[in-house]
This record gives sequence, C-alpha cells and structure tokens, in this order.
Amino acid sequence: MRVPFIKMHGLGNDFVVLDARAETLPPINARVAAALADRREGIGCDQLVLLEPSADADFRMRIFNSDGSEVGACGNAARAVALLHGSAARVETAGGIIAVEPDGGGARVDMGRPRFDWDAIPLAYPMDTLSMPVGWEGMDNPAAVNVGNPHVVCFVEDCDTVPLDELGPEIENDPLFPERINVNCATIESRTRIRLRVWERGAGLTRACGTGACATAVVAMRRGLVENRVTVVLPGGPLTIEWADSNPAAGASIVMTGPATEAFRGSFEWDDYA
Ligand SMILES: N[C@@H](CCC[C@H](N)C(=O)O)C(=O)O
Repeated sequence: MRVPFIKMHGLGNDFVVLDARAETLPPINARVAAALADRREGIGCDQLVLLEPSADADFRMRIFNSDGSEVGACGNAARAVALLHGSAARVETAGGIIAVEPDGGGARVDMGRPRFDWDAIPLAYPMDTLSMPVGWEGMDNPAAVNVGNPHVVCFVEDCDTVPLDELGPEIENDPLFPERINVNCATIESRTRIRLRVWERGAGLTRACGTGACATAVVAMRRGLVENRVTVVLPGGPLTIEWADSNPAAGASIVMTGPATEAFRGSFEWDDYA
C-alpha cells in the first residue's frame, strides 16, 4: 500500500504531513514516526504531523518529534497546516485547541495562553519560573513557560556564540525537567526585536521553532525587556509574536504570524515502515 505525504516547512523547520482527515491511514506510532523522520533511511524531517478528524474542533493535529516522541504543540506546523487547510480553522492538539488562519504566504495562529506555574511546565520542584536560580555554563537565570509544550529561555549577550549543540542536550535532559524541555537561547536586540536559537526536545537544533519564539517573547515581555509586539529572528527567518497583556492573570492568548511553505508531495511504501 502506498501512503501519500506532503513535505512542508515553516522557516526551514520541516515536516512530513500525513492527512488522515478524509481517508484512513495505517497506524502511525512512535517507531514509524522516527523511521519516517530519519534523514538517511526515511523521508527526513524535524517533525511528523498527522492530521485526523476531531470531535471538538475542525480537525486534530498530532505531532511527533524526529525521535518519535509525541508532543503537545508545534508553532511552525500550525502555520503549515493552516496553509494546507486553506481557511480559518480550530485545531485540536495535545496541548489544547488553537485557532489558525491563512495569511498571505503563511498564517496567523492563536496559540492559546502561556502557563507559568512550575508544575504546569513541568519542573521537578517549585521555584520562581520567571527568574530561576539555576544555570548551565553561561546560560544563567533562565525562565520557563509552557505554551502547549515546555520551554526554558536564557537571555545572553550573543546567542550565536553559545555552543547550543553541546549545552542543548545537557539542558534538555536535566532532571529539573521531568518531561525534558525545549531550550531557547536569545539575545535582546531592541525593544521590538529578539534574536533566537533553539535546541528542540526530541529533534535537536532546528532552523526555527514557533513555540520557542512564543515562549521567548512572552518571557521577555514579562521581564519588561520588550514591547507587547516583537519580531523574533530565528536562523530560518523572522516571526511576529504578540501578547496583549504581560500580566499572566489577564489570560491573554499569544498570537504568532509568519510564513509557511509546501515543498512537494510524494508517497511511501507502507511495508517499508510497518
Ligand atoms: N518545531 C516546533 C516544536 C516541536 C515540538 C518540540 N520539539 C517539543 O518537543 O515540544 C515549533 O515550531 O514549535
């Protein structure tokens, strides 16, 4: 049996999208997702995205990292599926329901409310998540936030000089983070511009991370470092992040706007992965 797929990306963070909304596909589990994501033996991608029918929203988006782990959110994939769907939609994810809307060559996404409680991230034990008394070789005084998935954010003088390929896996797997963590290393360039590199949980260094941009922006807003609308510049390009109120008690959603691209369509032989 041949299974159709769509290769897409958001600022170079790339996805294999399987669309099971209208037709039944063979069962996708962690092992199959990791095999398809393998850049040498499979199709190759940072995340595998599986679209399914939903009882609570227009459709459901399941997200698997390239190591096979299933996760709650992916900002770049949200913009990609908005482009694919072609009109505004409510999308169920494991991290909550988000709202997407195509916008030019990309999409505008209501990513939902950030959560800052230590046990919502989750951390292993209570602490102030906006100013954490921990650090890893120059990545000091971080903050943590859950934007559908867990992130730790460190602000440094120049994020391009940080050896994120070495520190990323160490921080991702620190026992402080019982569900592992996405690692954001950011530099504030002005009141409206942040430069960001991300080591993604379960995927490693990526060209861009939409949820990482959201996490970094809301932490910078809560610390009073930037305005409530910022451009976050990742290695793959810029995203715009807005958060109406930097007081988390007000409960405002994060809004992310940026491009998405369909690269090509293809199919694979199911027996090669079953
Ligand atoms: N690339 C994504 C995030 C994908 C999930 C993440 N690696 C996790 O494990 O939570 C994005 O654009 O947000």
